[in-house]
Amino acid sequence: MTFIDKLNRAWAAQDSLLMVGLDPDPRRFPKELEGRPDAITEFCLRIVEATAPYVCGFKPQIAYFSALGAEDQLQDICRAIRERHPDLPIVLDAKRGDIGSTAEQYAREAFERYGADAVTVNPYMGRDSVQPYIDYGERGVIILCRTSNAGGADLQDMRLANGTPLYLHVADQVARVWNTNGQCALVVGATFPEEIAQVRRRVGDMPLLVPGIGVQGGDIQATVQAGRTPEGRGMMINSSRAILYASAGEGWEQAAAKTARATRSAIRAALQG
Ligand SMILES: O=c1ccn([C@@H]2O[C@H](COP(=O)(O)O)[C@@H](O)[C@H]2O)c(=O)[nH]1
Repeated sequence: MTFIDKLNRAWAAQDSLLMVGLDPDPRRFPKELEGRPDAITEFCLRIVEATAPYVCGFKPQIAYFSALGAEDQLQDICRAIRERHPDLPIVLDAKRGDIGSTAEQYAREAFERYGADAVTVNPYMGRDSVQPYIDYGERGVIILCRTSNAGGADLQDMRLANGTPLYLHVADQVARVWNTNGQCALVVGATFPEEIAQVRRRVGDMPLLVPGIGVQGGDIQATVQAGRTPEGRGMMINSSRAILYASAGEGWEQAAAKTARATRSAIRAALQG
């Protein structure tokens, strides 16, 4: 099944546009996991089990694993998600970008080593740097467009000679030229709802990965209004730290579940509004 089919099914079956990000920081783990060699795997999988009823997928952030030399734990986590929740897509947030021969290795890492359904990719090096991911056909390729950080404006808001901002040129290129297999999506931050609306106008019902609610302060109502498709879908709205670290005390899994459920409800309410 393609990434896009899996995502469409997850949106419908889970009635959720919420994606939970897996950004494990052992300094913030509950005391009961202290000193355990498998703490990262245990933390992430308990978060997965607690939040799975409320989400359309999971987004592990590779930096949190590789910084700690915990790639094997990431592999185990991805394998466990595929086994226990085969209908929930895994988006590996890696934001790689390199020449084609190196990009081939990054694509193998994402899709073969970790078995991700989709991966985030940096478009700065152009189409040939993205092609190795596109060549996987059924897997998703999620391209940075207007990122959630303020500094994204430094380059992404720059105007081309015809007045189009660079991020919209990226959206146009992906929608009209790069998306030959129909497997592309775009990253647009929840912290910039006007930009989400601009992108949505240009890319039809292409899925958007939307980080930036929760700790980064993006407004759920504005985000949903700007990015929803007419069917009330079209977005993977990511929240990581606000859910992972809802509590570090006893009941931390329940606190994560409660925050995930409340976030899904807020997204649903925004879809009605
Ligand atoms: O523009 C972007 C692209 C990716 N991210 C990633 O999403 C999560 C956000 O975490 P929160 O704790 O919910 O703020 C994190 O993994 C980022 O690397 C992003 O924030 N903005």
